[in-house]
Amino acid sequence: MRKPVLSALSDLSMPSSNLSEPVSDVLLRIEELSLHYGKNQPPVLQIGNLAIDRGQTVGISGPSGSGKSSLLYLISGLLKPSHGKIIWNGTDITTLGEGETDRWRRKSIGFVFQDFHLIDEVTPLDNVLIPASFIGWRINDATRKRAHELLDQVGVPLARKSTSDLSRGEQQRVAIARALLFDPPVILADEPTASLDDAASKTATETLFSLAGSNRTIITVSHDQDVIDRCGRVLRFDKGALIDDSANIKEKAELA
Ligand SMILES: Nc1ncnc2c1ncn2[C@@H]1O[C@H](COP(=O)(O)OP(=O)(O)OP(=O)(O)O)[C@@H](O)[C@H]1O
Repeated sequence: MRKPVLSALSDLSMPSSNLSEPVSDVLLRIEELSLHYGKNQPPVLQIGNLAIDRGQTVGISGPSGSGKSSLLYLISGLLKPSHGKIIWNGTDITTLGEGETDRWRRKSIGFVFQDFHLIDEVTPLDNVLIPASFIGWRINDATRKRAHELLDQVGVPLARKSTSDLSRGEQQRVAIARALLFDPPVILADEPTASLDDAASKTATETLFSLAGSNRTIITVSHDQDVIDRCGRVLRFDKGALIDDSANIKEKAELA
């Protein structure tokens, strides 16, 4: 799918302290959602009702073209649905204007892309700091310190001068650090290991879940079974429909 990358990068999160108080355990509620890419085209995605709780780790799986990335871009507000509601923490983001959506996204979401979307010519540190520079704030010492710490945590030495000299695995770990710069409560990841070899995939997966995982909600699209296995809940899609929800399977097992 065509991805509104620049917009996502320019809106990569702000401090979670700006969020309103939680109203319930449900963080995200989707109601009667559908997406058509063309006026007379059939929907590429149709979901009746779906709720995701605060702190859940959710894997989205399914064959190519089943609508997984479209769902991620809808719930991040980067795409508008043809119909339906996407309610985050009590706010239906489909009713927000562009500027309001951007502000909401900034304080709420960190995004990890399959193909990193880093700037090759600048240092890894500058890439981690991109969200701060996009917002136009003077990058203060605390933010710079946080970026240093994150680079250390993801195992990319500060001394590295050019991002293009990093391995693909290191680049993805820089992208994970960037998504975490402002400590967003939610991480959305679109195939975070798809372009990595096995060893780099394992390290990136470990980094994503260990660094982002403790108090955050993670929703990740992935074909990678290791990533899916790290998720507490798995949603499986086919032809634009949600065909399996492991939360329901667990519920049914408990009732039996
Ligand atoms: N910009 C677009 N214009 C028209 N159709 C699109 C666009 N983006 C995606 N589609 C179509 O929507 C459907 C769902 O695409 P989407 O990328 O969400 O699927 P996916 O499950 O993420 O696939 P993959 O695993 O290959 O990334 C596909 O049939 C795709 O061709």
